[in-house]
Amino acid sequence: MSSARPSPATTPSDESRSTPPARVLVLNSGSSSVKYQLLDMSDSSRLASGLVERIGERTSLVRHTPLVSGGETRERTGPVADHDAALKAMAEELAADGLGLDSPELLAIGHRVVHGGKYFTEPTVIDERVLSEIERLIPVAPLHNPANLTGIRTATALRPDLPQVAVFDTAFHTTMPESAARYAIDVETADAHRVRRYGFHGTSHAYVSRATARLLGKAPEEVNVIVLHLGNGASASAVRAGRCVDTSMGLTPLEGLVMGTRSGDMDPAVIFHLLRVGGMSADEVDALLNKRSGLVGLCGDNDMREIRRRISEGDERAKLAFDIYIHRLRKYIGAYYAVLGRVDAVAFTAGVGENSAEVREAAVAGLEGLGLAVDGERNAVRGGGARLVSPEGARIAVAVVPTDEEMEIAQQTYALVGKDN
Ligand SMILES: Nc1ncnc2c1ncn2[C@@H]1O[C@H](COP(=O)(O)OP(=O)(O)O)[C@@H](O)[C@H]1O
Ligand SMILES: CC(=O)OP(=O)(O)O
Ligand SMILES: [Mg+2]
Repeated sequence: MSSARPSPATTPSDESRSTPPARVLVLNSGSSSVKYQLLDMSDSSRLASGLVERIGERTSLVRHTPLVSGGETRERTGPVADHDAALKAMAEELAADGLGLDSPELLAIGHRVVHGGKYFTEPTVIDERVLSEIERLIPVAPLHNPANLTGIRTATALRPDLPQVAVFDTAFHTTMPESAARYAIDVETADAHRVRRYGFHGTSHAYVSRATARLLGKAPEEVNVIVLHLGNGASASAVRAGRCVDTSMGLTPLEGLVMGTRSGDMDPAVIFHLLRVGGMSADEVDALLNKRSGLVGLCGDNDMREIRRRISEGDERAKLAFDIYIHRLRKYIGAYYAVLGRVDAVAFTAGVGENSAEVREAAVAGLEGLGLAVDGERNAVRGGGARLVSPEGARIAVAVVPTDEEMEIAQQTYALVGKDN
């Protein structure tokens, strides 16, 4: 976990206020979407949340939910040209609820930044130096860092007086030992190009591993947890006593599990083969492995709901895609079992992990000998908070633990720039 550092220089200092500002706006800017939440950190309550999807298309969607005074979700579709326009749409929605960005209650804006390299181990107040470092890392996070940068620049233009804080996906994984973080390639070459395994989704792995310990009634230091973050991007981590000791993503978010559109692990020689024999360019192979592989490459769909629907209709390609996805997932569960030695819990999280009972069941099927099983009835329960799905008295807890990257980012931002710190 990244620890907080006070930053008096960037703390707003309106001495006439009786209560210090405590609202944090959290932005998770993706390549074609922006997700946001406004939180009040004086009591960790959520004031509003929303998203702008399909930015740059004619059918962009703005969905906003006020979470105070019983407001209802508002949705509209229509062109949102770019991230600048997306953040302006967000600002208008917030203003309509009396939560405008001009509010003196707003303390800071927290940004999810996917790649922080080895350098950023903690949440960091963004300045020119931080911006240029995030920019320098674009080649190793081409789908993510450019969008994160755009979000930061646009938010800074909207409120130049506020501290903008970066919370890095890579930070939680900086505790990995060298044996897990290094690739077995020539050390000088690797170091010259900073080629190593960084890991991603760290904010989620940190939050979920702690929430899993809480579910078990233990402190994070007392438990070893395998976290399976299965969203569109997917990654596994082995967390020993609250610290990450291995994770499935590497130099970039391409390594590891089968994902919505990314291949995950494969023989690196596939790339040389496609370059030399397939006549593809490096950029074409990059796009193939990041955007046209994984579930979408295998069966044409990356939405697990659609894949399950097709399987129920007897679709063989969808079934094979599901089987490949599950096979890889089971390999990682087994691997991290061995890495940890003792496992107290396996936690499923993110869109697929939280919602797909079929994926959870298939992931541990036949592993009773390892102490892993799901209870059919418990596993079928939909919704709700963190919960156990393993049978009563199971040796290893199998749990569904909803992730909350936004709350984690808000907490880390508040810890860094909050008045009381
Ligand atoms: N009810 C559901 N059953 C199975 N999968 C679901 C369900 N709801 C959402 N998902 C899956 O969750 C994925 C998105 O997960 P999410 O964590 O929101 O991803 P990301 O944050 O990477 O965009 C979708 O691709 C979809 O396959
Ligand atoms: C790092 C990563 O894969 O993020 P996402 O799941 O948001 O694409
Ligand atoms: Mg996600």
